[in-house]
Amino acid sequence: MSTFKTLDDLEPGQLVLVRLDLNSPVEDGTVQDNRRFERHAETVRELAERGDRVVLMAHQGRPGGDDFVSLEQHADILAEHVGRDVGFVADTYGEDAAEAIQSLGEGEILLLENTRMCDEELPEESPEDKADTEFVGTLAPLFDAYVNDAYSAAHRSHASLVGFPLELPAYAGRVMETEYEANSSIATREFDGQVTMVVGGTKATDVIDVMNNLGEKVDQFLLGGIAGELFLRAAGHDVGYDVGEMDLFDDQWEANHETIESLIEERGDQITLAVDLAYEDADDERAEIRVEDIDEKDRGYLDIGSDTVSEYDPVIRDSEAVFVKGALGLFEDERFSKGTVGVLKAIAETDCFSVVGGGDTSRAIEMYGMDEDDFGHVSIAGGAYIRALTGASLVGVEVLQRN
Ligand SMILES: Nc1ncnc2c1ncn2[C@@H]1O[C@H](COP(=O)(O)OP(=O)(O)OP(=O)(O)O)[C@@H](O)[C@H]1O
Ligand SMILES: O=C(O)[C@H](O)COP(=O)(O)O
Repeated sequence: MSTFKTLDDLEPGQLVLVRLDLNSPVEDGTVQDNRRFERHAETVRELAERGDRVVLMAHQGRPGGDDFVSLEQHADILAEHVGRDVGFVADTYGEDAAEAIQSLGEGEILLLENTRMCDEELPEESPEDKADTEFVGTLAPLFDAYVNDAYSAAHRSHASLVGFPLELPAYAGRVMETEYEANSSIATREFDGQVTMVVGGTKATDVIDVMNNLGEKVDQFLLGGIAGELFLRAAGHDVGYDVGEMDLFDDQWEANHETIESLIEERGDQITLAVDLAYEDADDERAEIRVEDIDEKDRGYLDIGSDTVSEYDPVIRDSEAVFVKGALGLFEDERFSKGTVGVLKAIAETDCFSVVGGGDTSRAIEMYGMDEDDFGHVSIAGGAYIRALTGASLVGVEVLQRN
């Protein structure tokens, strides 16, 4: 299905420039290991093992942010996953970088400094303008080929993602290949049986855009999270209001309620809403209430309830394909993890084709000890995943497809 060239098309033994997405949480200056390292390690190891000289580019944070740090720690974490040394040079495309690149031996790996430390990386411009920068113009001629493995950053028109593929023979890495195929599959594949989409999270517009784009492909949307509460409010229930310090509902309601109301009217048969919700009671315990019994707008809800999980469970088990976008509750707090974990466990226990995406939601899988192998595909993408589901273009992929 891929319309780009992959590593299978790339002759071994070359000097290859590879773009990864190692953008990671940083706590008190320490870069946190996460599944992006583990996934990209496979591409890097494959290239090194076949005798390529492998030069890696990646970004971390944005200028001004606390997580805008050097990639020195990333090199060490990646080396652990690859099982080989990963050298690091604190330079993006200057003389130090060129020297380190030229002294690489067969199978050796070098990580360049954070691409966003180069002024020409970030401004969103066309691929042609990006290819015309000094950054790309200086670095590209040193290499035989360019590999983009950074699917999760492919929605950004940044120099390291869209400039190089115009200047060098360009290929998709293994992560790019699997992410693209799995995340596009809901739009491109035909499934014989029921297709279910679990949608939650904090952003109503994500859910609206997914429904508008995939409404003809999906049989059932199972809702939860903040977005689910806004749909319940549109269906006439006293939930989905800002109470206390919450600041998640009213602005979203103002901007989206008409669209949500018409979606409920047009696609009511496809939309399943929670029948009960969970909240924190006076003793800080989880308590639950049926939606029809809620008659005051005075409480925040933090998860779907147990009855809702029981209703969603058989729908998932009867599905041929299940796609997940967004958490169904505040799963980071164990008391409110029941909805998200219940749904993920039902998916893991069936042999349906499944894709779980969204940076936060995928995190629930490891937090609650589930096995990633029980899912068809667990995406490491956030913004790029939602764009794939909503039919928006990914410029980094488009440029690869031109090759
Ligand atoms: N009822 C709720 N109250 C408060 N927070 C909630 C609720 N339901 C879901 N969340 C929070 O929503 C977050 C996930 O929302 P988001 O829409 O960002 O999903 P995602 O797609 O997994 O992540 P991202 O967009 O970062 O890739 C979770 O961290 C979860 O704690
Ligand atoms: O972490 C991500 O989702 C990607 O690396 C994109 O990062 P950005 O949102 O800072 O461009």
